[in-house]
Amino acid sequence: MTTSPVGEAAATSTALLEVRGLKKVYEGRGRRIEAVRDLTFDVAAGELVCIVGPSGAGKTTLLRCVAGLLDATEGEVVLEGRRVTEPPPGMAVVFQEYGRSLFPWLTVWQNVELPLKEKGLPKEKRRRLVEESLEAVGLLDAHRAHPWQLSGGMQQRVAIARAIAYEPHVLLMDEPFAAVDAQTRADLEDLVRSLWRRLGITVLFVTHDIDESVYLGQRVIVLSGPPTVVLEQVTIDLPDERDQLTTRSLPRFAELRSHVYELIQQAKRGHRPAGR
Ligand SMILES: Nc1ncnc2c1ncn2[C@@H]1O[C@H](COP(=O)(O)OP(=O)(O)OP(=O)(O)O)[C@@H](O)[C@H]1O
Repeated sequence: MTTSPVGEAAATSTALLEVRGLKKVYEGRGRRIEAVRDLTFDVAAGELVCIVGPSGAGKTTLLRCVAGLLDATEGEVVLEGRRVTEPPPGMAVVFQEYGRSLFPWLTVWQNVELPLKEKGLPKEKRRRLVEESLEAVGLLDAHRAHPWQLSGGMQQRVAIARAIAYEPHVLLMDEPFAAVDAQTRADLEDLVRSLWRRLGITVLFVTHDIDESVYLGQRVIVLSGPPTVVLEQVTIDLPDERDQLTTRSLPRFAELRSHVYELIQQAKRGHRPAGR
């Protein structure tokens, strides 16, 4: 393990996802909120990047722009060389509100299968993908249940299964575990890391939990307070093989956690990069 000082990440060379000068201003009823001022960063193919920032820093706004669900006021998002102007086919999103994202009248199986039908996949391929993804999240046995018959953690697993069954190149996650208990959260964190390692997908994960960002990420992008810019990008040089007990008790984990914590404190105090 490296003992280098905590430092800024170098720019990635083979970007799958590029966010360039992204600005978002909400306007309406005489109010003007500059949620995001100027965000620029890259995510390489196969990378797992976490975004943290103080409350109201525009994390959800950023993710919705990246997902093509919201138009930027200025700047652009480029995925695999194409400018994102609507939800791109190679992207899947998991939101915090799993209760609202699953259809209560459909079974677990049907919920996972629905986007695959919309994608126009043949029946046999749909069956294989649904089965594999439910197996991966440990819910194959519950495939006949309806979402309301499941615990919050299980519902979130269904949402994750639905996202990976879609075979996305990029998986966006917006505080996906904020509403589950600590033990379930730890299990779901490990699930995301194991799926990421096994499937080779690119993951952009928004959280306000500093420990979670350091435990999960290869890199943590820390946002300033509003109007938002990137405060710092921190390389998480922890071993790839991570587990809740060992990794979280490493001295390096504590160093990185303290560093990100300090950055968030600075962000809350209004600190910004020079000249921004
Ligand atoms: N649809 C909207 N219309 C007007 N203002 C909005 C809208 N959505 C978000 N905002 C404002 O934009 C700013 C950033 O909000 P956003 O939800 O993106 O931040 P966040 O970092 O995800 O917050 P949190 O960590 O509290 O979830 C806030 O001031 C919020 O009130």
